[in-house]
Amino acid sequence: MNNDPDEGMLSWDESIFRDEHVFEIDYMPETFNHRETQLENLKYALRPAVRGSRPLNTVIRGPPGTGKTTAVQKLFTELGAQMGVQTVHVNCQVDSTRYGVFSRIFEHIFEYEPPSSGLSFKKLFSQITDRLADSDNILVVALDDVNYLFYENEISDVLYSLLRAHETHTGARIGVVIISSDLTLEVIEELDGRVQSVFRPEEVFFPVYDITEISDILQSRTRHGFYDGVIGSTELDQVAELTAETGDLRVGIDLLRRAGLNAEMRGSRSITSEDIETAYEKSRHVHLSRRLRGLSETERALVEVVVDHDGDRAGTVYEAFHEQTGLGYTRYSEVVNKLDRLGVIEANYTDIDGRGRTRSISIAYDPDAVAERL
Ligand SMILES: Nc1ncnc2c1ncn2[C@@H]1O[C@H](COP(=O)(O)OP(=O)(O)OP(=O)(O)O)[C@@H](O)[C@H]1O
Repeated sequence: MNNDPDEGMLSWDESIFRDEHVFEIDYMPETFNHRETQLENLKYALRPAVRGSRPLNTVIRGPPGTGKTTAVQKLFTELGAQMGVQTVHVNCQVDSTRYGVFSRIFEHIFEYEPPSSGLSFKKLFSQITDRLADSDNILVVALDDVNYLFYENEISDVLYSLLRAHETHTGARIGVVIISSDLTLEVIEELDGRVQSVFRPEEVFFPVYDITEISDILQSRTRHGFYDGVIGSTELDQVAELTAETGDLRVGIDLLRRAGLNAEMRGSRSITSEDIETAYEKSRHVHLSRRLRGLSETERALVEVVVDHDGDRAGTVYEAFHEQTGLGYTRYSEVVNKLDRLGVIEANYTDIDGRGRTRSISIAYDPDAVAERL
């Protein structure tokens, strides 16, 4: 960086970023503070694996962007380095069926993908369990964003297979960590009775960070990501306050990156309050973008229809959906329910004069922001 005070502008080959990757989604922070209790509790549950026993099954709950995935990935890296333990992290937004989850496990254990067709679930499952028994390894599976398995009605089958593996295949020892950011989801209550009887998990809760914790975490990111002096303490406070409004740390990290890009676009060496304000228009929607990214084509089609029919009655929305996709009412209801549970749309009962109660369907976010991201 050029520190000549008279030369306040960046030249074309200069950057204010020391390392832009620090602000990306998949970046693993080198310091992970303010989650000591949660890490201790998780270690307690996972420790038996190191001694050759099945770990305690665990449910991790907490709002989005509170460090759940990062905590599990940190511990899995340590645990996976131990002899006799294998760890697999499954993103259930991507793999939302039992076959998908077990394909991911297979891929990790065998280090190649299972054949894309012709392998029954039973065969896939026995290959995994045989390998575990032969190698005498313990498998720990994290089902991240597990709420998607609930929305697709797959969770009971997945857990049943994982938790009873040792009964059907002697020597196969598997522990499960499930992670949910949907606080309305009653994880245990929504499982089949047959699964409830074998699944008595430990619970670990991740609360939202308070403003001091947010500031501290973001400050550490800026030290790694920006050159010295790029962001002042007033501006950093502004970012922390905006982040605290949603409680999702991802908003703050995205905000820092976008504000930095705005400063660079102006050719400036430092971030101003305006850079942050402009960036916030986009960053406050990181959560929405993430939710929309995981939708299927049909689900996306329905969101598009609801954007055009925001607040209309369910019947009217169905007609438009049917016209666009050719799909029937049963499928429509399923998609409405899933999107409602995901928090993308709101399906509420309303009274229509003299005609009883009907559902009205509306977009849970600013419709323009949704339309822009579809
Ligand atoms: N204590 C922390 N220190 C440093 N970075 C953190 C901390 N907690 C979270 N982060 C960062 O915040 C972002 C979101 O964290 P993470 O993905 O772990 O949250 P999550 O609770 O799993 O979110 P979701 O439920 O939406 O999947 C990541 O970029 C992560 O690096």
